[in-house]
Amino acid sequence: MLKGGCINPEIMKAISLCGHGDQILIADGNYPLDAKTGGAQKVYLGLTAGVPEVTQVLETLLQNINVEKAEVMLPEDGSTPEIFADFTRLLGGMALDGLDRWAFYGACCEPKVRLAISTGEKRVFANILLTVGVA
Ligand SMILES: C[C@@H]1O[C@H](O)[C@@H](O)[C@H](O)[C@@H]1O
Repeated sequence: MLKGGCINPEIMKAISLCGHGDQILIADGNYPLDAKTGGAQKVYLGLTAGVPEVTQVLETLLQNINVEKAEVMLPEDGSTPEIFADFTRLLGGMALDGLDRWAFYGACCEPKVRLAISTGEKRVFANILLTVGVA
């Protein structure tokens, strides 16, 4: 077993093949990953409802990649999902770019989305689309 960081072989292979500008989706458990991620490699991490959380996966990926942009799905009612504060904290204060639900789905179906990870996250609107930066 790898002694540190991510130990998932599918994720480690996929992120090692990512380059500057490629994108990675980390989705909550309600996101329709099979239908709304185009040709991205799909990894289903969900074990139980709540496990793992999107923030756990984000924290792990950040041990291996730099992120230059982060896009999130915005609720129609204009509210701010609680998890956005966690995203900002983990991303060192980076501003989150908001997309409405259908624009977010469209962005996640683009060819530059190379990896899509489904989680057990129970919080709604807890999706984040990362753009890989330069190491
Ligand atoms: C309405 C939204 O649909 C998305 O696909 C989900 O990922 C969100 O959590 C929310 O339920």
